[in-house]
Amino acid sequence: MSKVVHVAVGVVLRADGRILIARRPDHLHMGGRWEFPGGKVEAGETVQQALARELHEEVAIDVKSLRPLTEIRHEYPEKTVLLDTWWVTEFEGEAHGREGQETAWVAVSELTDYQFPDANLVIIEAIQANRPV
Ligand SMILES: Nc1nc2c([nH]c(=O)n2[C@@H]2O[C@H](COP(=O)(O)OP(=O)(O)OP(=O)(O)O)[C@@H](O)[C@H]2O)c(=O)[nH]1
Ligand SMILES: [Mg+2]
Repeated sequence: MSKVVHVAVGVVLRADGRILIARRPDHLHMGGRWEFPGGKVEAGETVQQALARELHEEVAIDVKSLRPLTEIRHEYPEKTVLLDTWWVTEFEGEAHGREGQETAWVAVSELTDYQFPDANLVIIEAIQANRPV
């Protein structure tokens, strides 16, 4: 099996309890499915730096406060990912898809209505179990 891809993933929580999701562009791995915004940790970056960079690039928000949620290792047929997943509890900016992606703010109870990559089922369970108050 090839090396594990380390991915910084943000579960962005708004004051009303809704969570930000974005639709992956069709041409990418898991294209068309919904995701929590984020991306690969680059050489020389911490996971927190990668998350702040990716959320700025993808959905135009600036992270102000983070805390760990869970780490999920998942083997897809084509690659293995380590989804290093963080709550984003404070941020600035109006979220929108800077790469043309559709975005939505959804209630925790609605997350299961959307189609995510297979690895995300465990993240959604962690959200339901650990939702900060
Ligand atoms: N961002 C993100 N990636 C996820 C999630 N679930 C999941 O399996 N992945 C997988 O994690 C991998 C890396 O994420 P990515 O494609 O966002 O990486 P990136 O933003 O750096 O993209 P790039 O390579 O086009 O620069 C992809 O294979 C993707 O399918 C998720 O909820 N959010
Ligand atoms: Mg990405």
